[in-house]
Order: sequence, then C-alpha cells, then structure tokens
Amino acid sequence: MEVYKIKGGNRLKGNIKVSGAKNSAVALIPATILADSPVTIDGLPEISDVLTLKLLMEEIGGTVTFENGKMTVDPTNMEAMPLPNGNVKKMRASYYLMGAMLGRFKRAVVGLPGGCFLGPRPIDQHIKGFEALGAKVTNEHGAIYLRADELKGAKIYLDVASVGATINIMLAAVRAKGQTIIENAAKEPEIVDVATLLSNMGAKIKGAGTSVIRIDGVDELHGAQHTVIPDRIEAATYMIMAAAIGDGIQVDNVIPFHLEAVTAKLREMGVKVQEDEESIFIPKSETLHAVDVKTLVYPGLATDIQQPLCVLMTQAEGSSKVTDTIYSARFKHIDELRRMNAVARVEGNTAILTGPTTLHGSTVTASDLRAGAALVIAGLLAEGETEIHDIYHVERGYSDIVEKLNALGAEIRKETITPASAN
Ligand SMILES: CC(=O)N[C@H]1[C@@H](OP(=O)(O)OP(=O)(O)OC[C@H]2O[C@@H](n3ccc(=O)[nH]c3=O)[C@H](O)[C@@H]2O)O[C@H](CO)[C@@H](O)[C@@H]1O
Ligand SMILES: C=C(OP(=O)(O)O)C(=O)O
Repeated sequence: MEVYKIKGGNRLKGNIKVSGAKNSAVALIPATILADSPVTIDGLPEISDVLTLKLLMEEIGGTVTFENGKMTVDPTNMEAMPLPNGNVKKMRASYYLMGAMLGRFKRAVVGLPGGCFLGPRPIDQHIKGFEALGAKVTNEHGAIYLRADELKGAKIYLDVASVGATINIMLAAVRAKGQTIIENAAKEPEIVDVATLLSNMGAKIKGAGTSVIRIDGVDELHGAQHTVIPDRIEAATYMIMAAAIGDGIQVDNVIPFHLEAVTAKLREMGVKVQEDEESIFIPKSETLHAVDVKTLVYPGLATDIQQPLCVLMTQAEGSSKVTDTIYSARFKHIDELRRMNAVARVEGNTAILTGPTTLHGSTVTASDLRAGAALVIAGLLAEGETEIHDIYHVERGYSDIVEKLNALGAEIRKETITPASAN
C-alpha cells in the first residue's frame, strides 16, 4: 500500500505551478468521442483520472497519444462498446461517456460511476436530460443502458444546478436535431471550457457560464485543438496551504477571477492575498481570524475547497463554522483532523472548528480526494510525522503533489508499506 509520510513543521517558500483542471480534463477527453478526426488537448494534469480516461478511450477503439500533458485522441474507429465495469468504476466523471457516446452512436452502456464518496450522488438529472432528448434509459445490474433512434432538441429544466448533468446533456445535445435549452444550468468555469472545445469542434452553443444554455444541434463535429484551463481547486488548495504554513508563496498559472470566493474568504480570515494577472502571492500570515463558510454552486465557495479550508480554521482564533449545502455529509476529514488534535465537531451539515491548535503528527486515512488534500496540509503543519493512507484518492486530482511541495521546502515522500506495518 502506498502512503505519504510527511515531516511537519517546515515553513514553505517559493513558487508552485498549478496544473490543468481535473474537472475540465475529465469532460474534455470524452468530448473527443464526438469528433470525426483527431482532437488535441494540451495542459492536461498527470493524474490517475486522466490516465483512466485514456484507457477508456482506447477500450472503445480510439487511438490515443499522451505526452507532456498533451493528449491527441483519434476517435475515427471508435465503436459503442459496452463499458459496464472496470475502468468506469474508478472515477466519477466516466458518466460523461454516457452523453458523448449517446451523441455519437445514439447508444451506450456505461457502468455507474465511482469517484469520491461524499454521501449520495444521484445522476437522475443526467438521465432526465437524456430522456428529454429522446433516449430510452434503463438501469440494469449497475449499468446505465441508453438507446435512441434519434436525438431531438428539448427544453430541460435542471432541478439542481448540477455540473455533471449540464455537461452531459451538452455532450449529447450538440448532435441532436434542433435546439436544446438547458435551464438552471450550472455555471462553473469547467462548463465554459468544455463548451469552448465543443464550439471549436463545430458545435453551436450559447450561454455556457450562465444559467440558460442554448444548443443548436449539428450533423457532424470535427477535430480541434484546445488548452485546458488551470485547476481552480488545486490553486485554492495551495493558497490555503500558503496561508497555513507559507513564508511567501506564489501560486502560478491561475485565473484569479475563478478564485474570487476563496480569495474573499481568506482575506476575511486576515490573509493578505495579492492577485496578479496569472498568479497569486500569499505572504506569511499574521493572526488568522475564525470565519463562517457556506459552500454554494459557482460563483459561491466550492464544496471541494471546504475540506482544505477546515485545516486553516484549526489555526484561526475562535470558532469557525463550515456548512456544506452541496454534500451534507462531506465531513469524513473532521474525524481524521481530530486524531491530529484538532478541536472540531460535526452537527448535521455543519462542522465547527475551534483554534488555534497545534496539530500533532498521526496516522490518518484519506476518505476522499479533498479530505486527502486537507490531511496533506495538516501534516505539513503538524509537529512530528504524519502518515496518510489511501492516497490513491489524492492522486486522482493533484498532479506531482510530492515534487511540487518538496520544491517549496516540505518533507513529504511516497512510500510503499506492507499491510502489517499499516496497522
Ligand atoms: C468530475 C466533477 O466535475 N466533479 C465535480 C462535480 O461533481 P458532480 O458533477 O457529480 O456534482 P453535481 O454538480 O452534479 O452535484 C451537485 C449537487 O446536485 C446533486 N445532484 C447532482 C446530479 C443529479 O443528477 N442529481 C442530483 O441531485 C448532487 O447530489 C449534489 O448535491 O461537481 C461537484 C460540485 O461542485 C464537485 O464536488 C465535483 O468535484
Ligand atoms: C469530488 C471530487 O471529484 P469527483 O467528482 O471526481 O469524485 C473532487 O474533485 O473534489
């Protein structure tokens, strides 16, 4: 089993470069299925979700090259191979194969997705959208079967502004006959990024990034070239880390506009965030103040940032409250932080953390991706050594995290331990 071992307490300093956005990358790659010639995507993060999608593209007959963050997918010989199990279960965003394969082949069989367990994560809005476009959708033995004689544009109102449903419906609708209107669409920057690639492939999409998206279906989509946007969640994680244990850290390759909610919250805590065009500098923090946080859909504070932010709250004076309105049970990191001496408790969909506290190195488990990121920051802050288990979650979302942090002066290493020594 692979674990991270972190010797805590080192102050960190220097520049750290953010990679391409995971949540864009995992939709851009399936979007290539819709083209009739090769699509190249540049700036992709080297994370396990991207490698899993590469394998899935190959499983359905795509020819894929991936080097130095640049992936070219030739979808010409792809077929509607059923994908009920295997790689689709390793990640959440394999659900985008449903929309993309339905758009191209008018049929697909895709296993229910994996990904972070954050409490229930239904996909009813995706299915409602596919059905509105004319697909018959059934759930058989844990796989979703989709079939349509033809896809027809429709007006679809999303009951929740879901990122996944918005993108998935967009992927199918670009090849439907006539106009599709998605109302109460999610507005996350990753949706705009996917719409940009699809438009470059010949799709007709208006309104991505607003709550009403209009799509005029086209008969074919062609190859294109695209560079993925920077990962705003990775950037926010490193901003929080910089505020917690930095002696001056510049986070490079960011779009500061995408980070406004976290920037505002850090400033409220007393952090002096300095924005430039494509970078953000965080000087050494002075006194940190407790704050209350509520996660919301974009442009509100992302639920994915809540978990790392909890660690910073252990260093702030007073009691902070974090209410997660998107995933009410996304608090498994709190138990692990308590093992590290954090003063924290969960009441319903709210965590309450009181600081400042000295964190103690401990053996802890990453229950999901951002819980893992939170524990890495906690380990960097803690006195003594921290050992983090189940780091495969972290590797779904953070490209080269060990190398990036060590370059700032951290002491973190990946080690393989035997299960016996894991106890
Ligand atoms: C691969 C990817 O992009 N993952 C992100 C995406 O996940 P994901 O796309 O799965 O999240 P959604 O935006 O769909 O979920 C938002 C909320 O809507 C609910 N819901 C969603 C779909 C549906 O059909 N029915 C339904 O009820 C969910 O349970 C959740 O409470 O957005 C989440 C919320 O910003 C982020 O935490 C994830 O990092
Ligand atoms: C929850 C996340 O990812 P996924 O939707 O891929 O599980 C995340 O990125 O924090």
